[in-house]
Amino acid sequence: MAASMKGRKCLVIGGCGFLGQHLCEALLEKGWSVQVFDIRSTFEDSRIKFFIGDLCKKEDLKPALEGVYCVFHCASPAPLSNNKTLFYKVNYEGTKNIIKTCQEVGVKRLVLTSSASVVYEGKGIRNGKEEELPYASKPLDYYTETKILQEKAVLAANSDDFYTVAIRPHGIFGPKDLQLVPIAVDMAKKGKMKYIIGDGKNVVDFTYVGNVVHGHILAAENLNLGSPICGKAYHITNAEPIFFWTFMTRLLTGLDYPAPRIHLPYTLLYILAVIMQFVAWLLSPFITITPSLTPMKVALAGTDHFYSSERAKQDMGYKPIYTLDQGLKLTIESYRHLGNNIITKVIKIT
Ligand SMILES: NC(=O)C1=CN([C@@H]2O[C@H](COP(=O)(O)OP(=O)(O)OC[C@H]3O[C@@H](n4cnc5c(N)ncnc54)[C@H](OP(=O)(O)O)[C@@H]3O)[C@@H](O)[C@H]2O)C=CC1
Ligand SMILES: CC(C)=CCC[C@@H](C)[C@H]1CC[C@H]2C3=C(CC[C@]12C)[C@@]1(C)CCC(=O)C[C@@H]1CC3
Repeated sequence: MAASMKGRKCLVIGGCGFLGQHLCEALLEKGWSVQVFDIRSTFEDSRIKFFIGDLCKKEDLKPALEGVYCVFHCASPAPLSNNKTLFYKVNYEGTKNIIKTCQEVGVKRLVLTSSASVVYEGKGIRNGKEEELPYASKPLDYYTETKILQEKAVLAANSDDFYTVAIRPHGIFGPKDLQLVPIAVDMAKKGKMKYIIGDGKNVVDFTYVGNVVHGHILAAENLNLGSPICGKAYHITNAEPIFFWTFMTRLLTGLDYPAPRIHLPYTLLYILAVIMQFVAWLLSPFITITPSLTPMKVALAGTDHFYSSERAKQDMGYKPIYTLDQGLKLTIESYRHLGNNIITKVIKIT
């Protein structure tokens, strides 16, 4: 049974990031008392108490956790970077540090932002259900590898005295994101978004950030002793799977960039991406090369990956509160400054 959270103190770890900022805003609207812990400071808000520090350091975390009712852990290094050491340190060791410090300080609730990619290894997933999908046995990158370790650690820590849950969003988009739209726009500017990987008919989930936030708040409200959500993972999506390339086309054309049109064979691109990754690894002692197409990106752009959020509906009454259309409209409006529009460019120059 969901409890009223008015005045309850929560800590958003990673609260200065994309999802974190949206989560803070929604928690404040719901009457929570909000604290943020992050390694960087990106905004100011007099209603929020900020703690700047590294989640891997107990001495940094401890003061922020005092008297907290629920912790939201949505910090991570950027998913598309390939820094193995950093991913292990922050996502795995750092998360174990959060669990341990919560337990020491007496915090009873931990909501982890995991990822649906923990079950994805490049092969198609259609309407994937949590109970049917094992963790990826061959994760495509270190991000996924460490998100798996992180989620396992958090769910295993669930007990009668410490309640944990993992939210698995997929393809989050929305205002303030520094990843999906900015990367797609950057690729479009370089002429790399003319191409469609595969036949263009692969269906995926893109999830508006407001729905991901809603899933997190429901999880916190339902995270109590004996609740069915304790120790479990939940897919949170828009429940409106869409062709990957239709979604990209809507974003790009919404910002006045041309739609991708030229089809390239999936397998060829995948092999090229594997070769590029290998060459980058071979040369890494001498020079840092960051290939723009990685096996993970090619797989995400060319295969099906959409998930059922039925379990979240059953156990915590989740249903999306924004449609894909609403999410796209809000997102495109917020990225006008990145648009290809001639009027925007003239305004920028003058
Ligand atoms: N974006 C997506 O499509 C999806 C994201 N997720 C998950 O959602 C969560 C939030 O993602 P998103 O908001 O996009 O990511 P962001 O990078 O925008 O936010 C993460 C925040 O955590 C901070 N951080 C990183 N390392 C540390 C550290 N050692 N100590 C304290 N803070 C740290 C980051 O700082 P800095 O930027 O300086 O590193 C950043 O402010 C992540 O766990 C991600 O794995 C899951 C599914 C999809
Ligand atoms: C190849 C191509 C056309 C790329 C442009 C868009 C990409 C930058 C995004 C499309 C799907 C996105 C995605 C993620 C990052 C950005 C994209 C690759 C994640 C890997 C972010 C972290 C996760 O947990 C899973 C996401 C899946 C979708």
